Amino acid sequence: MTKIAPSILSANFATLKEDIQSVEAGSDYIHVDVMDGHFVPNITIGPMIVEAIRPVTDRPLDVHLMIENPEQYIDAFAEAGADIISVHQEACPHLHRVIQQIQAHGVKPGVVINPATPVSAVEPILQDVDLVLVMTVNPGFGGQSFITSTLGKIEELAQLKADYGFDFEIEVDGGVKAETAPDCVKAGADVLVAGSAIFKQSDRQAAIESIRSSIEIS
Ligand SMILES: O=C(CO)[C@H](O)[C@H](O)COP(=O)(O)O
Ligand SMILES: [Fe+2]
Repeated sequence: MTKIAPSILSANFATLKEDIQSVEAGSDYIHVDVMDGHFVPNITIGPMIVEAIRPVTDRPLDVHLMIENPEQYIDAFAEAGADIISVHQEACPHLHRVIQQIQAHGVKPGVVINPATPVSAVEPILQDVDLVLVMTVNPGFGGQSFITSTLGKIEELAQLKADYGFDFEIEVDGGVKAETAPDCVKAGADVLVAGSAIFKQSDRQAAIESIRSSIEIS
């Protein structure tokens, strides 16, 4: 079954505990967007926040690092309680070493590709990761519009899984809502990240349900 990962980027940080608990039912991961003001033009969450939210939910914390030199911070995020740590291919000249660093903590490694990065850039690492995150917007902000041309890359990854028996999950992130989720799932997405489509709605459980029913009836 397709997983749903609400992104706390669109939560109210003054009431983060309650916001996380308001989306727990119906969600599979809690997606945590880490931005450094260098790799992307925005600054968000550090390991201290991950440590603070770890005890408030039993959902796996899916930490998306949008930072330069991620190898400098992986130990801190792992010790803070991350369950999955994903790094951008564009930020890692030594990608294989970074993946091994994540695995050494017993944390699941993921790799992320921006909309302009081809699947071929991560092909050599596909056997080593638990997650491939296809950015469906340019990273940095919530509430952007879904970039349709990324769907082909989801299909390509799904084909590689079928051809070679890889068992990574394909996650999509950016502009995912009831209108765009069905195309993602048809292309082969296993995990849907949604920020504004869930947290900016007054009834968050209804928002999750609306995404779920969109993929069930499509
Ligand atoms: O990584 C991200 C942005 O860089 C966020 O996870 C993503 O944008 C979620 O927000 P929304 O669903 O509102 O697009
Ligand atoms: Fe994200």
